[in-house]
Amino acid sequence: MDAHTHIAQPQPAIRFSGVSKHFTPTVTALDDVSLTVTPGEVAILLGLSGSGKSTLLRHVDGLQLPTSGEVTVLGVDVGAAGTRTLRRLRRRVGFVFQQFHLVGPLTVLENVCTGALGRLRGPRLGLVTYPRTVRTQALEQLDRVGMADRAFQRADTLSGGQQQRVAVARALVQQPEILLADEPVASLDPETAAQVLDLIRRVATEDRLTVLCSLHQVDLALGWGDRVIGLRTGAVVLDTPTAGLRRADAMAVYSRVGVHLDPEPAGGSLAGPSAAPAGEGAAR
Ligand SMILES: Nc1ncnc2c1ncn2[C@@H]1O[C@H](COP(=O)(O)OP(=O)(O)OP(=O)(O)O)[C@@H](O)[C@H]1O
Repeated sequence: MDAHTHIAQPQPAIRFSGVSKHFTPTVTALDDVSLTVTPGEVAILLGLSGSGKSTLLRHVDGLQLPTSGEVTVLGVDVGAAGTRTLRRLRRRVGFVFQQFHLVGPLTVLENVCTGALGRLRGPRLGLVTYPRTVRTQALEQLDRVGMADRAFQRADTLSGGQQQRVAVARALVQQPEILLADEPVASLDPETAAQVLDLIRRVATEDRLTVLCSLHQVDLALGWGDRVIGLRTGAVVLDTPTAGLRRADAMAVYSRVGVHLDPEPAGGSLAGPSAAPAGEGAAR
């Protein structure tokens, strides 16, 4: 080790160390995943359906626990955390889903207020049961996402793009430090998808959020994130900054049988099986 290895690094927002998740003896959703996401970074998970993206995201807030290995989030060892610690951690981690998960019959504003439930005591039924400060915050966040004029409309009367904006506002009312997004634009048309991603990027920058987001659209990913993490059958096969990453190299993540890439891709390193020629253990 030389002196340079002792330069203090910021504590990672998210750290996976040798994390594997086996749902059954034959279903491996995560396969020895090691990665770190630094505070303020916008990292994208790419990979085929079933490659483990959702499972990885669920490990970040302890919705699922590793079979082996360690997940540390905001300094908390998720696997070793008790119920109260996990609950506290989850308040610091917002989640946005593909299907928005709004409560359809409730107003937009009440949906956004539910983002504060983690820090309030007891259940809330009806907008007026939320403290005024929460309602004010909810309106402010709706304003930020361009939905303030819909505050009193039923959530299930909104378009998909509008619902996702409201879901982002709900996550922001939680005042998270990390924002997880599981294919947040997969149900949206391309133009709306780009708008929603731009919105997430803007609020993430403004609030200095760490973002971990799974996407299926490579082109969106390349233009949007700081970094791409590619999964194949649960293993990390690509982990590189998006700057300079070639589309073909990102697309290789989707190869079912492994792709032989240039020895030194322009935009980062291909790890694991995808770096091997097809037929040399690349197919998994
Ligand atoms: N609760 C579960 N029980 C058993 N197997 C599961 C469970 N959750 C996920 N899996 C399996 O783990 C693997 C990874 O699934 P995961 O949902 O993480 O993939 P994904 O990349 O998010 O897929 P998609 O893009 O379709 O959402 C798949 O083989 C899936 O069938």
